[in-house]
Amino acid sequence: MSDIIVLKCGGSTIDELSDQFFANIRSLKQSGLKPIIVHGGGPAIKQMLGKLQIESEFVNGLRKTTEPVMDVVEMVLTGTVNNALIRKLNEAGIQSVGLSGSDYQLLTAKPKDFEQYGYVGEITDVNAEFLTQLLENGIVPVIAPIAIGVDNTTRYNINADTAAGAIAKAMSAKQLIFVTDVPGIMKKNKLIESVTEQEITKLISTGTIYGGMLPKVQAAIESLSEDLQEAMIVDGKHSEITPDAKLVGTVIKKSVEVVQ
Ligand SMILES: Nc1ncnc2c1ncn2[C@@H]1O[C@H](COP(=O)(O)OP(=O)(O)O)[C@@H](O)[C@H]1O
Ligand SMILES: CC(=O)N[C@@H](CCC(=O)OP(=O)(O)O)C(=O)O
Repeated sequence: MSDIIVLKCGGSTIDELSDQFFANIRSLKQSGLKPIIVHGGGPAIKQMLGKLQIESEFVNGLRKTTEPVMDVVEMVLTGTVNNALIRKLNEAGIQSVGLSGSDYQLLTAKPKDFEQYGYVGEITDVNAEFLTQLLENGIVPVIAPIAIGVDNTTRYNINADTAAGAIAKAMSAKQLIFVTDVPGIMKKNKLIESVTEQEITKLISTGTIYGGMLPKVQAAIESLSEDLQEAMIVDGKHSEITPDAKLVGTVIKKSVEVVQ
């Protein structure tokens, strides 16, 4: 089993992550784990689009991405958000490198459905070899969820949860943690501590899971494999992601198949 742990830091919580959060990443590294950070930045994108008076809308939880929206998404994610995270990691003494998924064909994508979503991509490939090289050199990759088309020119906007799930799968990670602004999946104000794919389908159909939680659970389910038996959703402000911590949040597991 690999020592790779993928942490997805949601834009909802990035600005509020404590110094302790970054110190904890250092202790993950010191314990021999190899963290990869994938970040979002939805609120920062929204703010910049507002300033520039560029319209955008969400379709099924994904930002419909026109060319001007793509310019802003790329600028905010690879510029503002990625650099801010790298500075925090550097301050905590963690060697890290900020990357756009379009660097070195880290994430390759094709259009999801151009008519419906514009430049929203569906990941077709992850450059696992390049990420492995970074990890082997003790470097923490910090990845903005932008992908490049096979034409090496077209940029795609990828939901950060989806990107984190695809990276965790391609790297055979042993842990995938979505760090967000809620304690996990909530139902009637109570935390659901553990959930299976089957139960998730139900929670979506009853409207308990909606909006920004949708890509998280979908990415979690798609990433589960022999290597990655479960994914976790935790609150960024109150979670201590340390090597031996028993995390509080929602664990997402594969449905157990009942043999008749
Ligand atoms: N059942 C649920 N439990 C908790 N949060 C939910 C649920 N369904 C939808 N959400 C929404 O999902 C949000 C988290 O997703 P999002 O805002 O995209 O965060 P991030 O930027 O961390 O990806 C929560 O703030 C909440 O509004
Ligand atoms: C296609 C799509 O929706 N892309 C997202 C990318 C950022 C993201 O996912 O940020 P959070 O993790 O903070 O939600 C967007 O444009 O907002």
